[in-house]
Amino acid sequence: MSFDEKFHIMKKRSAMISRKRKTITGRQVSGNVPISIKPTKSRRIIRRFHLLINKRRILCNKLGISLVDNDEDANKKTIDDSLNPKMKRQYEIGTSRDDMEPQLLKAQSLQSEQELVQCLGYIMNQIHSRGGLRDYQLASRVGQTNNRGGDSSKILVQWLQELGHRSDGSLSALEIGSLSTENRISTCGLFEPVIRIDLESSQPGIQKQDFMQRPLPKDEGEKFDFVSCSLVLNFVPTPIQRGQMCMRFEHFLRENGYLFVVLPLPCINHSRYMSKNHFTQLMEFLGYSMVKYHESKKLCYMLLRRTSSKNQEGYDKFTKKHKFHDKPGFNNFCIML
Ligand SMILES: C[S@@+](CC[C@H](N)C(=O)[O-])C[C@H]1O[C@@H](n2cnc3c(N)ncnc32)[C@H](O)[C@@H]1O
Repeated sequence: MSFDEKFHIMKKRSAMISRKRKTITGRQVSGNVPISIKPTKSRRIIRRFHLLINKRRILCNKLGISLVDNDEDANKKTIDDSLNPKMKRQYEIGTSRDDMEPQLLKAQSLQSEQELVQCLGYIMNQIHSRGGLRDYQLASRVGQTNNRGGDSSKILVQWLQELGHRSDGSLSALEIGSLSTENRISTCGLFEPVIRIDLESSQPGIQKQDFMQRPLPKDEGEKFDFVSCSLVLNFVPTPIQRGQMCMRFEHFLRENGYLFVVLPLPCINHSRYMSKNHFTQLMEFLGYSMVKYHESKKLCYMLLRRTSSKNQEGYDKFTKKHKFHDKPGFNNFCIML
């Protein structure tokens, strides 16, 4: 299948998600019925969104426009403010075009200001008007449904109980990428308080906050006994940004505090640049030991503990991409420090 055919199928599928839903009798389905997207479809939407913002970063670097992570409103404004009237005309042409996938894919080799700005306009239109951002946010949210076995905190509670922790609310918790105040982290009784943050706040009790912008704790009292990062690292677009997130955890964790990481299994066992061993070593380098590890059919669960010592050997191993496997169908998930 050609790229164009694939792209059009993807666009059709993405339109299917956003279409207003009706019952079989034609009645409009009310807005609060949870929408279900198949995991494969949501992965495709997420990959597309990451591609758009990565290519946009390349174009903006070439144009000298500096963007921030995870704030689309701010980035839209920065881009609007950075373009002179001539560039704006080219940008508008880009926003009205539908046929710029080839230019998007070779963004790194575009040279002229006209090409760069048109392609930027095309990308911004894909993100903001063609549903890229909306579908991305939707795809991010549908992961945590019970019928997908989605509440990844179930196994965590079992593990902490095995490690001798009682349901006496003695552990403070920070949940990054929180979609629910009703999951096991919030209801098991082990954690009090539970501070929940997410890029988008979906309900009261979840603060809208980018973890990467969360002010650092001023003292031990502001740190947590437990940080949850379940299915979040794979949402972070670049290997370097994932590495930055991994490096940031320690500022929020007390010594001996726990870090709970969940990743889609293919990030660990189907990536050219990642493996269980490599992730364990990377986290050891950052001062964690792997306490518990479990793979289900689709996910990989890890409970790590912050230790007082760091294994500071082999920094190079984590600052460059190393190919561990190269089999057909493998993905490029990677974390770099
Ligand atoms: C698939 S959801 C994870 C849901 C839930 N934790 C689970 O395990 O099912 C990923 C969430 O991570 C959030 N996220 C990604 N990067 C983030 C960041 N830097 N700070 C806070 N939340 C972030 C996204 O907004 C998204 O809602």
